[in-house]
Amino acid sequence: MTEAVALAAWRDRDRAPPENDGGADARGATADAPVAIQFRGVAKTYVSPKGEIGALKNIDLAIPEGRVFGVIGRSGAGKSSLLRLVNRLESATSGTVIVGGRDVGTLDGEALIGLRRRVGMIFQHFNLLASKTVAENVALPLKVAGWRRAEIDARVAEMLDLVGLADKRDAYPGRLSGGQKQRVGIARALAGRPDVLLCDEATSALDPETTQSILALLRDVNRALGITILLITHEMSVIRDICDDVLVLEKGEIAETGPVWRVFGAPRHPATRALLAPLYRELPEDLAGRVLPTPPRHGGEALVELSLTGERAQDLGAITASLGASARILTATLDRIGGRTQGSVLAALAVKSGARLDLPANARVIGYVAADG
Ligand SMILES: Nc1ncnc2c1ncn2[C@@H]1O[C@H](COP(=O)(O)OP(=O)(O)OP(=O)(O)O)[C@@H](O)[C@H]1O
Repeated sequence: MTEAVALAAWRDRDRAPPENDGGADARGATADAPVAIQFRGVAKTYVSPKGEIGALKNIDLAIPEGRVFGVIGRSGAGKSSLLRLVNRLESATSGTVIVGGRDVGTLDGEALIGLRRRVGMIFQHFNLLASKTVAENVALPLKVAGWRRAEIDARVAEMLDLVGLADKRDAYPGRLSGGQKQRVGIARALAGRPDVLLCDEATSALDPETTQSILALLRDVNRALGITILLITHEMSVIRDICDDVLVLEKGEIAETGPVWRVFGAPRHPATRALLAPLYRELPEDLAGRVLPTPPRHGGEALVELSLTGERAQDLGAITASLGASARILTATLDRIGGRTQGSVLAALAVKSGARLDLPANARVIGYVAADG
C-alpha cells in the first residue's frame, strides 16, 4: 500500500470526514478555527545551582486546529521549553497552557495520561528502544494504554503501512537508516490516534534528502488527518517547506508570529532577519536584502540556480530550453576542471502569483523578488 492510500484509508476508518472534505485539506483552516493549543501569560523559570533561568516570558499564543505551526529561534531561545509545556513534560511557572480545551496544569493521574495520549511526540534522536523490533516499538504506547492484542497487531500493521515500513516490522532499530528510524518514531507517535503531534527537531539529524521525505510525510499526515503539528527547529528551510504559521522566539519572548508568507516575506524583528540570512547567503548582496522565501502575492521574479556541472559543456540552446528565452542571467560561474564543466547560472524568471514554475532537475528556486521590490 502506498503512503497516500494508507493515509486515506486511515482517515476514513478513524475519523468522520470533515464537512468540506471535497479534496480540501487542513490548510484551508481559517484563523477562526477552533484552538488546539493556547498559552495565556505563560512563563517558565528553571532553578539551577547557578540561580534562576528565565526560559520563557509573557507567552500569549493560540494555535488553531489542523495547522502546521513552527517555532524557530536561536539556541537557548526557549523552543524546547515551549514544546514540553504542551504535554506537561515541563510545567509552567506561571500562566496557563490549554490543550483541547483543558488547562494542562490542573491534570494529574489518569487525566495527565489522557493528555499524553492526545499529544504524540517525535524526537531528534528518535528515542526508539534498541532491544525491541520496529513493530514492538510502535506497539509500546498501545500496550501501555491497555489495548487488546488483536487491536494492537492491526494498528501496528496499519501504522507501518502508513509510514512505508511494512517490510521492516521485525527489524531492530540498529539496522535502520536515520530516515527509517524517524518513520518508526512517527508511526509510534500516531498509533494512539493523537490530535496533536509535537516534533522536537525531528529532521535535525537527517541529511537534506531524507529531511525532505520526512517533511513530506508530516505534511501528508497533517493534510489527510487534520492533526495539528507543533514543531521546533533551528532550520528556516524546514519552516518554509512545511509550516502554515511560524513563531519566532528570542530570549524566551515572542519576537513575532503569523503566517509564514507574512513573517518571512516581511520580517519585522531583527531576530527574524538574522535567522533568515542563511537562506540567502549565496545571493549577491543587492538581491539578498530583497529576497523572499515564498512567491510574492502580486507576482515578481523567481531566482533560479541552474547547475551546469557535467562532462559536456551545455550549449546556449539547452540553457534557454531549461530556463525559457525571457530568463535574465544575473550571475554565472563556470570553469573547466579535469575535462568537466563546473559551475552554475543564477537567473531571474518572471512568475505570476499562484503559477507553478516548470523547471528541470538541475534547477532550483533560491527565492523570489517582488515585482515592485
Ligand atoms: N532543565 C533545565 N534546567 C535548567 N535550565 C534549563 C533547563 N532546560 C532548559 N534550560 C535553560 O532554559 C533556556 C531555554 O532552553 P531551551 O532548551 O528551551 O531552548 P531552545 O531554544 O530549545 O535551545 P536549543 O535550540 O539549544 O535546544 C536555556 O538558557 C537553557 O539553558
